[in-house]
Amino acid sequence: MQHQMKIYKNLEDFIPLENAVVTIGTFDGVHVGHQKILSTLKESAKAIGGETVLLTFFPHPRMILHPEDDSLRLINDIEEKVQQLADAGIDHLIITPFTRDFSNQSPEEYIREVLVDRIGTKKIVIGYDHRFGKDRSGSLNDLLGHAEIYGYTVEEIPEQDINDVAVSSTKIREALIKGDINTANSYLGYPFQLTGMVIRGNQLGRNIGYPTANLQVHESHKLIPAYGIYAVEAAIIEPIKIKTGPYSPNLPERVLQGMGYIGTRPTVDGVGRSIEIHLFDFNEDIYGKTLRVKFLHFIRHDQWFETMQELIDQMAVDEKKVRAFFTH
Ligand SMILES: Cc1cc2nc3c(=O)[nH]c(=O)nc-3n(C[C@H](O)[C@H](O)[C@H](O)COP(=O)(O)O)c2cc1C
Ligand SMILES: Nc1ncnc2c1ncn2[C@@H]1O[C@H](COP(=O)(O)OP(=O)(O)O)[C@@H](O)[C@H]1O
Repeated sequence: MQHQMKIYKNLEDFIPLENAVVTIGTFDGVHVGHQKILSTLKESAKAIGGETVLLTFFPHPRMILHPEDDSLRLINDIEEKVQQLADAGIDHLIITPFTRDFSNQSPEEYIREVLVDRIGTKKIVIGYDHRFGKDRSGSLNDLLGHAEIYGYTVEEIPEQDINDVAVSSTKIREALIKGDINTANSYLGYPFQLTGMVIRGNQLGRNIGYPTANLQVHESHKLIPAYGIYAVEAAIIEPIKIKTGPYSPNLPERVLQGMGYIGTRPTVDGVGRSIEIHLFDFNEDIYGKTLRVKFLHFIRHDQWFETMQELIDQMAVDEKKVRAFFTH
């Protein structure tokens, strides 16, 4: 039988396990560095016949603790993250709202009430620099200090692995900002994605022979790659409802190829940012649908053209390049 992950929208929804092997974190991107940690977690669980639990927070703690700071940019949204954690083979995913109350627990309260009583932690797999509890005052030492009385063990993730995670996250962000999709994707271990709803534009696309689905990205704090044209794969998906219960990934029936545009449309008006997808060999009304777009290859930067005709000619060149990318 295929592995199935269970989701808990709240800590209160969780029924303590006999043998929980737990890690905690944001895991933004669920990239190769995270994936390595997750495989350690799985091995640990296997060794003691336990089940893996990942405790994560949504919205991101920084948004609650520093609402004035709007600079946070996420590599994946919560729906994408859920899918990737399911793919990574996690048994139980707890997505708990990071409220002020939650963040005000003392380290000891958090260990006792959350990790031990609520989750049933027998083993905790955690980075040397992990902080928790009020004012981030709890550390690995607190976890170690309470291990015996509460009957769990602690496995420290090597510093090198924690550094690899940080390096990968930084490299992914830098690469995406430059439009270097190949580098970003190799650190991610899967193609970077944007998920959003198809909204109406000014209906110009169809008249120039290139209808484009305009994407309103679900996550307002999502990191958007460099302006430019990309080879993409897109799928129409059912918007995922994150709710307590078994997670069933929605596997799209059709994967469509196409070209993605991110830019200000300098040739048209040059104001605001548009994310548009022209799908090849496709002609359906998909307004209001949810599109998941995978970015595979960078083609060129956004450009201003003197006339609309020059832009159309360039789009034909782009199409040739993108189609060639898919056939080679
Ligand atoms: C492959 C592709 C490349 C594009 N390149 C440019 C560009 O270099 N400069 C620009 O101003 N707009 C560019 N656009 C955006 C078009 O201006 C836009 O798709 C067109 O105005 C239709 O907009 P609409 O879907 O809102 O009707 C590009 C769009 C696509 C799909
Ligand atoms: N090949 C295609 N690629 C993208 N969208 C298409 C395609 N064929 C039809 N459509 C539909 O047409 C819309 C885009 O047409 P367009 O004239 O560019 O209008 P808008 O400015 O509202 O995006 C899409 O949102 C979608 O519903």
